[in-house]
Amino acid sequence: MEQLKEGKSIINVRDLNLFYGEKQALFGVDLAIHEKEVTALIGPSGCGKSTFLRTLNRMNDLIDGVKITGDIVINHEDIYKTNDVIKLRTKVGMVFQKPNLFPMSIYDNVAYGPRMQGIKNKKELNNIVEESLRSAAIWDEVKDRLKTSALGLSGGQQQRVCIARAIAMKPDIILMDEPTSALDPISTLKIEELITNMKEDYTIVIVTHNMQQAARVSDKTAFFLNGEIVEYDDTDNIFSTPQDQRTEDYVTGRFG
Ligand SMILES: Nc1ncnc2c1ncn2[C@@H]1O[C@H](COP(=O)(O)OP(=O)(O)OP(=O)(O)O)[C@@H](O)[C@H]1O
Repeated sequence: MEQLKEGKSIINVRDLNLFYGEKQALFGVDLAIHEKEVTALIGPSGCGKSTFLRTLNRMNDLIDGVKITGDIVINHEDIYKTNDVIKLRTKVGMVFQKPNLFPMSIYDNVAYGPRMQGIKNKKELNNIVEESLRSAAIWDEVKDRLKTSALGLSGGQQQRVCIARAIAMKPDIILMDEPTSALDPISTLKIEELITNMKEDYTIVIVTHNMQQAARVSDKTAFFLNGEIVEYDDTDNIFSTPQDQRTEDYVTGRFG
């Protein structure tokens, strides 16, 4: 099956189960996520998309009572066997549903991670901040106000600064959990364009409720239902010729 092929994959998930206490939220998930592609996770509310996304950089570790079995191998390393979770989260960055910038300047938000990594040289930091903001397609809008509060930006601009903040850590993979659901249509389109451009350099995994968005931005789509992956394939196939009736019902809006 496609979801078991490991060819040029950067993330390999095998038989992943996740429990919140007694309640099982993921059931035997197998998935090979390909490098420098956009993979969309779709499915009805509560089916486990966000839970799955958070397993990829061990964000669920922060929740009490979570138990995980199975393997997730990223770049040939089993991420649940490493003790260096900080390094993992550097390599696997995350952008959340609502922009979550710190109450500090735009510059300091983007420089925060590199500074934590020990980079102190002003010129080097300036370069990282500029490059990251350029990569996130927000440089021109903020270059004259880098020292002003990031919280003064619009929601869409803040989300692109969040993406710049993730990029500043030089990750391989960027996880996005419904990154446009709090944004207006124009800001949403800007982020979608940005995602399409970013896949030259990054592997992106995105949770979205918006079917058109999945169709527009992703190369592969995984359809989740009740904590399982029902179908995983090229996005075109998922939307035009799904193999499973449940996928067809979902993508044509018959349920969910
Ligand atoms: N911290 C938690 N503690 C206990 N149960 C949780 C927790 N987070 C999620 N769950 C449960 O796990 C299941 C999967 O939730 P999850 O948020 O992953 O789904 P989702 O597909 O991302 O949903 P949505 O699209 O609404 O965000 C749900 O039944 C949810 O109630």
